[in-house]
Formats: sequence, structure tokens, C-alpha cells
Amino acid sequence: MMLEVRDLDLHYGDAQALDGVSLDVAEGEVVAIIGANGAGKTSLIRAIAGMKRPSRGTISFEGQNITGRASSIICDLGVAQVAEGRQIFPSMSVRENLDMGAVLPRAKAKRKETLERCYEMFPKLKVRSDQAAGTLSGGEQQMLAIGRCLMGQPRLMMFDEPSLGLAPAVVSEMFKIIKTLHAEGMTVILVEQNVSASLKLADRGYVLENGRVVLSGTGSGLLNDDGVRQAYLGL
Ligand SMILES: Nc1ncnc2c1ncn2[C@@H]1O[C@H](COP(=O)(O)OP(=O)(O)OP(=O)(O)O)[C@@H](O)[C@H]1O
Repeated sequence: MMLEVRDLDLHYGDAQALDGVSLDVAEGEVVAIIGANGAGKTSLIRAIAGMKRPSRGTISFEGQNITGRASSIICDLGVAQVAEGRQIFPSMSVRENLDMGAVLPRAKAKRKETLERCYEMFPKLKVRSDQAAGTLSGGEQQMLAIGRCLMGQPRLMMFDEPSLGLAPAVVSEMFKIIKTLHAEGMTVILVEQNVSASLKLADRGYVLENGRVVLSGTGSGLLNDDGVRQAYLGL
């Protein structure tokens, strides 16, 4: 397994956000995490990224125990959280923002070819490469955030609600991009309010309720599960 999460508890003060969460992600898989507001999805992502220390349990990535390690170390190992579109550097150009993603030695070495790949995936970013990033549309800024993440040569990309606040056309472009990344062998964890689209795309998924995994299965299995359909798809 590329990522193994075991019996994870996470607290904010006295409030428990995760309760015994276990999850596996194999290399090349897209794994969806679904759940209502406050179920613990973001907390799980933050624990994996090293941004919030769990109170119990272990997280290992490619055989290394990364539980409670600094986020910078986890990032160096290739675990990347795709920033929200808003977290780009608005006064810097598109190109400069992309270059900022390739600071690690292994990423720097491949900067040119990764940049070409980004421009292929996001032709609009190429056209606008000299434009200040803050002047891009919301959707373009989200694409730039993904591009910047790719520039760092990640092994695992985690998306936390990438479609939030985006227009429907941009949302479908988003899903297309994740599909392309999947086809190219990228490993992805996807947290999405858009449950139907994310389960259609995902190899497997986990359902979180009140900080616990209550159900897991293949994307299509969950999509056809009566409980999931009632609770998350309104069917
Ligand atoms: N910084 C914090 N301090 C205190 N409690 C927090 C903090 N962040 C999250 N929580 C609580 O932890 C629980 C899980 O929150 P989390 O953000 O992980 O859920 P989520 O599934 O991502 O929700 P959403 O879909 O609304 O983003 C919630 O009860 C939330 O109120």
C-alpha cells in the first residue's frame, strides 16, 4: 500500500474529530472520501499532510511512518495537498507561481518538462503565463493551484473540495483533470461535496460519519448503495 492509515484519533481540544479511522490507498488509485459537513474529512487530510497531529494511531507512506512528522517533511516525501485556488500568489505571474511549486531538488531537476506538461494540461495557463495570477478567473486560479502542485512532482495528491465555489463548467473541467491524472498513474485522495461525480471517478471510497468510517467499497458499489444514495445523493 502507498498510504496506510490505522486507528486514527484526532482532537481539537476536547472535541474529537476522528475516531479510529483506518484507510488504505494503493499506488495509482483514486480514493474518494465522502461525508456530511463536520464528518472529519478535512481533519483526515490535515493529519495525513502533517498539519494536525493525531492523538492516536499511525499513518505510513510508502513504508515510512509519517505520524506526527512535520508537514514540510511529509511534503518532501511527495504527499501534496492541492491548495485552494485562493492560495496562489496574486501579484506574481502565472509562470512564477508555477516555478514556485518546483523548489525541491528532484522537482527542480525536472522543472522544464513538468512545466510543458502543465501547459499541455492547462493550455489557458500557457496563454496567460506572464499575467498576474490574481487577475485570473476563479476557475483558472484553481487550475494554477493544481499546476503548481504538479510542479513539485508529487506521488500522492490530496484534493479538499476542489469544486467549492466554482461554476458548473469549471467543476466538470476539474473532474476531467483528475481523470487525466488518474490515467497517467497519479494517486489521488479526493474530498468532494459532489458525491455522485467523485464516486463515478473513484476506484474506491470511504464514508465518514462523526469521525468514523461507516462504509467503504468500490466507487460504483457505494454509488449503488441504498444508504449512500439516500444520505448523500438525495435519491
Ligand atoms: N480548528 C478547529 N477547532 C475546533 N474544532 C474543529 C476545528 N476544525 C474542525 N473542527 C471540528 O472537527 C469536526 C470535523 O471537522 P472537519 O473540518 O474535519 O469536517 P469536514 O468533514 O471536513 O467538514 P466540511 O465538509 O464541513 O468541511 C467538526 O466537528 C469541526 O467542528
